[in-house]
Amino acid sequence: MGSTPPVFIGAEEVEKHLHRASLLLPALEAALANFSAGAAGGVVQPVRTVLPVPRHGGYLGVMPAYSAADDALTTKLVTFYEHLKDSSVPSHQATVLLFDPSNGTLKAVLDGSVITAKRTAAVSAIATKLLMPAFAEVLCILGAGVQAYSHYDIFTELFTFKEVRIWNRTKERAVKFAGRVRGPVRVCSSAREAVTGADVIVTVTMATAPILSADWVKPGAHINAVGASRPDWRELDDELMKNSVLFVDSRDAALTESGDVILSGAEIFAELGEVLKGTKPALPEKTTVFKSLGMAVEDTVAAKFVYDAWSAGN
Ligand SMILES: NC(=O)C1=CN([C@@H]2O[C@H](COP(=O)(O)OP(=O)(O)OC[C@H]3O[C@@H](n4cnc5c(N)ncnc54)[C@H](O)[C@@H]3O)[C@@H](O)[C@H]2O)C=CC1
Ligand SMILES: O=C(O)C1=NCCCC1
Repeated sequence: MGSTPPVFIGAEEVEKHLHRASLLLPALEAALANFSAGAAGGVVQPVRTVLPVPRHGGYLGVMPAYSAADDALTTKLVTFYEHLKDSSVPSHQATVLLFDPSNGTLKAVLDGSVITAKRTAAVSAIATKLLMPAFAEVLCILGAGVQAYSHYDIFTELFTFKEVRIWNRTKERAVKFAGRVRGPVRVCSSAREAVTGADVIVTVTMATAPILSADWVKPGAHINAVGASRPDWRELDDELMKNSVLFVDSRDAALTESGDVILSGAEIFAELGEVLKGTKPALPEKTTVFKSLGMAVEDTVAAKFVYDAWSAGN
């Protein structure tokens, strides 16, 4: 009598069960609040291990987490590469392993790329709901890769912007983006043009030096800073980091991994989970930055969501 082998849930199946990132909002809000509650919240999650692959300009991230509220145990393995020669290979690839927490049996191996795209955008949407100015009309996305699409989808589902703008380092990719998404998007020739007057800004690039300058940002705007996840990588300049109210997903991670936080010396005001719990205010009237690095527990609740939906249909 052998044990049941783990199931494999590929990208198409994950997409089918997680067709809208907004399906994750309740589980992610709870996970962020539980994470920021410390031991009482029941989230066990170390800062991820990131192993450099120097010869190839790549990184392997190992992201384990247990959530007592969900009784779910996972680890994500994610690779990300800076300068891939073959453009058909995505810069980020991920797999999530889901275990039975009662005995350690591996239950499922899930594609992690769709989960990563959707849970990251959903967390940015949670931050935006709390931190954006009252009458936000213009959304600006800097970067036109995988995360740009997932952010566009959930932001246009949840909020009503009068205008969406995109800028990318290579304009063709921005033009392609504007042609592929459902609503109208203005393609901008410079980051400055895209950002000027925007109420909500999303930075989703592989930049290693600042692409967003404080001078261009409208006072009171909200910025979701999603890229620059290495301690020496930047997306935002020092002035913007230091003159905004800074929110993070995890203080420990931000002080270990975020070049924007570490190198600017900006002070962290709160974790997003503290705002969700009501122990820190949101301050939407100020210029706010949510520095997102991505947390393993976000993958845990997303993988559980997909696995439960998959199990119900099988
Ligand atoms: N905070 C989080 O939870 C997560 C953050 N990320 C980060 O989000 C960012 C975007 O990820 P994806 O969309 O998957 O990547 P992608 O490779 O699909 O897209 C990256 C975009 O950045 C642009 N780009 C590349 N180098 C650049 C540079 N030096 N300056 C300006 N633009 C540049 C590319 O043209 C492309 O449009 C990455 O930094 C990634 O590490 C990704 C997953 C989760
Ligand atoms: O949370 C994640 O997943 C990632 N965050 C930063 C870059 C690699 C993937």
